[in-house]
Amino acid sequence: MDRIRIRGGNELHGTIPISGAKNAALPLMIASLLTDDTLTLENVPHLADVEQLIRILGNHGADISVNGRRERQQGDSYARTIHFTSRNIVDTTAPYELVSKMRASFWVLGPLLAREGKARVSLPGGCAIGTRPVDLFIEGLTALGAEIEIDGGYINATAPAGGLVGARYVFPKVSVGATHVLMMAATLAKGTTVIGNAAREPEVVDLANCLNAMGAKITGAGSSTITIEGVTSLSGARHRVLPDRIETGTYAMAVAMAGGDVVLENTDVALLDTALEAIRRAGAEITPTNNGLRVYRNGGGIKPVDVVTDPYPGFPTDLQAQFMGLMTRSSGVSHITETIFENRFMHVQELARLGAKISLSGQTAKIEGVPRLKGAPVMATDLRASVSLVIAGLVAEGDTMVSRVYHLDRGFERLEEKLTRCGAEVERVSE
Ligand SMILES: CC(=O)N[C@H]1[C@@H](OP(=O)(O)OP(=O)(O)OC[C@H]2O[C@@H](n3ccc(=O)[nH]c3=O)[C@H](O)[C@@H]2O)O[C@H](CO)[C@@H](O)[C@@H]1O
Ligand SMILES: C=C(OP(=O)(O)O)C(=O)O
Repeated sequence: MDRIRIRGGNELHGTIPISGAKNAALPLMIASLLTDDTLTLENVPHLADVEQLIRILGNHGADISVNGRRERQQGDSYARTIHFTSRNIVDTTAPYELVSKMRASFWVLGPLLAREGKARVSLPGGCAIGTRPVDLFIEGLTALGAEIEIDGGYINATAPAGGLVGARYVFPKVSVGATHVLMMAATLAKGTTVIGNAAREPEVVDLANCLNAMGAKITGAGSSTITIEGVTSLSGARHRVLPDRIETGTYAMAVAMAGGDVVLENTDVALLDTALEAIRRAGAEITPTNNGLRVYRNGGGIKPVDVVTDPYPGFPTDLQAQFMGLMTRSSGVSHITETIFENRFMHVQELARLGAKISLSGQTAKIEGVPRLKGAPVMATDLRASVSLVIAGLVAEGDTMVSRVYHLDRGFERLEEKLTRCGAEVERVSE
């Protein structure tokens, strides 16, 4: 199993190209099941989760082809263009062996049900950051007329004889995945669907834009109320996956931690206002550029900053672990409260191995900044936790060896290459 070794102590200087967003690419790929035409996605990141979803879509009958190498454009160096064509859905079952590896694969439920009138999808797996139930998906699809039962670890869903029917449904709690699924399902329902208390994440907007390019009639994405007028069929389209705001925030925090001056290319400050503001308050300077941002921290130390995670536009839970990594070296005491997932603190004990002083009380972590961290063997416990250890490792004295980096490979494309090019000593050790 691969591990990543980081030798701490170097500042970061250079340019890092930001990839397409994993959390946009996955629902966009799934949306291709809604049409028998070809959906072409540009800027698809090369990640384990994308490869896994390719296998899942293939199992439903999708033909998938990847463009060969092209001339590199600035900021585009790793992006891929992938074509998805689901002429016929040959299988409406998404089996446990495929779905248990990744939460988002469960979302095929929406398109399969809308297009084929039935779906049998295994209950999902994914990062162990909380219980992550699926009640909101069931309630939302039931509101559109679906009959749903859980049997042997699978959701069996059936649409009424004439197909799903538009309805008004207000989520009792904000859910990104359930918003994606209900929005996709409603595109092919009869009549109008109004989703209340919808997730406002940029990835929801990206999916709505792509669905509209395919012929859907969606308004209001990005606000709490999304209206979808059902259409009888969707066509193909060409769509560019939006930049990864979590990757952007992660590297901005890495620079804030290590010091230095780095341009993050092919991204957009508007995607992560709240997180960038927290990084600024911690002492880094951030300025927008033509196609991204410049982040630098010279001389001054890291200041303690309190954050509370919240649905968009709040501070993202997917940057909570990284921010905690940064706060381990602050000059005072900071508090980080996690409100989205009840078990997203597994990085605390691993950061402690490096010398961090963190105590937990309910959903709040108290971080007492320390003047030095020292390298140690640590274990990645989930995707974002693993990269928080890399951030800490960048300033830890000596070697930090991160094991179980398959978590990292789910969501960070060529992390070691991107950091090494900026002067960090990060290498993958394969055994
Ligand atoms: C692939 C992807 O895009 N993953 C992101 C997505 O996950 P995901 O879509 O799974 O997260 P949700 O927004 O659904 O989860 C938010 C909260 O709602 C709860 N919930 C969700 C569904 C449900 O039926 N019942 C229920 O109670 C969850 O347990 C959690 O406490 O949004 C999360 C919150 O921004 C991010 O951390 C994940 O990176
Ligand atoms: C939690 C994440 O992913 P997933 O929802 O696929 O587990 C994440 O991207 O941080």
